[in-house]
Amino acid sequence: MADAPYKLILLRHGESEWNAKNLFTGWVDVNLTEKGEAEAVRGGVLMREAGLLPDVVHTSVQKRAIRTAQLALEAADRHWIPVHRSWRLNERHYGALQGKDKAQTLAEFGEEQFMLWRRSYDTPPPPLEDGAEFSQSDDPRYSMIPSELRPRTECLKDVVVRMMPYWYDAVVPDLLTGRTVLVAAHGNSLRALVKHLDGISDQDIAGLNIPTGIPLTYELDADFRPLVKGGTYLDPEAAKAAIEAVKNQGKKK
Ligand SMILES: O=C(O)[C@@H](CO)OP(=O)(O)O
Repeated sequence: MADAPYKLILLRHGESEWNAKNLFTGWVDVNLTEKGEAEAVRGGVLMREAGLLPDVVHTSVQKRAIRTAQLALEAADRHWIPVHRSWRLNERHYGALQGKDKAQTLAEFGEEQFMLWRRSYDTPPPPLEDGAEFSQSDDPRYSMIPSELRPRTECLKDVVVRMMPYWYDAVVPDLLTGRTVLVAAHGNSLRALVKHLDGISDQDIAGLNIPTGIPLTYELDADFRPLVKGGTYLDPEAAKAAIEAVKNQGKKK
C-alpha cells in the first residue's frame, strides 16, 4: 500500500445567519451567528487536541469561511500561518434561489423539484439576473472574473469544474511540500472536493452532506487518494447528528 505523506483538513464554516434562518445562501456574504463562531472555535480546539496543526490555510472569499478559519486557527494557536483565498472555493452559486426560504421553496415547488435543485448533480436552479437584490454582479471582489466565467447559478457539476483548477494549482502544490493544509470553505464546494477525493458517483453524491464547523481530516497517498474513504471527522458523534440536520433542512419550520 502506498504511504500517506499528505495531510488535508476540510472545514465547513460554522452556522451562518442564513443557515439559522433556513434561507438559500450561495454567494450572499452573510456572517456567522454566535453559535457559528463557537463552532469555529471548537473546530480549532479539536485540531489542537488531535495534534493536527495546519501549516497553511486556503479559504473562499466569503466572510463566513474567512472568519471560521481565523477563529479556528486562533483556537489552535496557528493564527500566524499563510493564507490564500479564492472565489473558486466559494459556496455554490444558488441562482434565483438565493435569499429564498427553504421550507417555503419546498412547499411551493414540491419535494422532487426542491431536491433536484438542492442535491442533483447537474440541474442548476434558474439563473439570477445581474443587478437583482441578491446578485453579486457589482461586487468588487469578483471584478477580475471575466463575465463569461462568473456564475449566475450553478449545479454541483459546475462547482466541480470551477473548483478543481484551484485544487490542482494551489492546494496540491502545498501538500507536495509536506505541509498540513486546511481548506475552510462551504457545504457544496467541499461536497465537490470530497466527490473528487473519494471518487463518489454523480448519483451517490446527492446523499452526502457536510456539517458546519467539524474538521474532516484526510490522509492522502502519493496519488492524493484517501487512505480512509470518506476521511475522518474529529468529532464523529457530533458530525453524525449535524449531517442529519443539514439533510433535513427545508423540512423544519
Ligand atoms: O444555502 C446554501 O448556500 C447551502 C449551504 O448552506 O445550502 P444547501 O445545504 O441547501 O445546499
